[in-house]
Amino acid sequence: MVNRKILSLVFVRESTKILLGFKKRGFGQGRWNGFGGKVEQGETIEEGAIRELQEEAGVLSHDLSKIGLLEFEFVGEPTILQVHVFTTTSYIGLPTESDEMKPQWFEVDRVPFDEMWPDDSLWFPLMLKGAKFQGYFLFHGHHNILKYNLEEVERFKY
Ligand SMILES: CNc1ncnc2c1ncn2[C@@H]1O[C@H](COP(=O)(O)OP(=O)(O)OP(=O)(O)O)[C@@H](O)[C@H]1O
Repeated sequence: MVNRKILSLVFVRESTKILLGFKKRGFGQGRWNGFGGKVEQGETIEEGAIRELQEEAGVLSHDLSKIGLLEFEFVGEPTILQVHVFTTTSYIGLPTESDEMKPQWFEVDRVPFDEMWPDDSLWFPLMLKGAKFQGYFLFHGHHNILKYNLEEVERFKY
């Protein structure tokens, strides 16, 4: 039986910069990524995204835009991760290190893809040009993408 885990992923943008966090523990440890995590019972996906951004980066935004829907399957694992990607340019608070993440601003042409999930280098260009996108990635372990598809969309299927 396949089951789906719903996760959020939030990127804060400011002119030519993007805020990433270095994951200090847990899933994706040792990699730069946006802020996010599991959606909890009783909250919408967007509420989960707002909460995780606040918990992990110390930044509060009520103005998220949904820009991506990504599904990840790992060979031999029954759970598909369904990641809802959001961006925002309006927020309050200064990015602050948490137990889980160390935030840092990067110029958009200096994103450290070799220290990120390998799928990121595929869909970041779509995000950075302002497109909406949808994709599926099949991983072997946490380093190899065996196959994927990725497309720009006008709207999401959910
Ligand atoms: C496989 N390719 C991937 N590429 C890019 N990003 C990925 C990803 N797979 C997961 N992600 C993101 O990684 C975070 C994990 O979050 P994760 O630590 O599991 O969640 P949460 O903070 O709720 O967990 P704990 O409370 O510590 O258990 C979460 O933002 C999720 O969207």
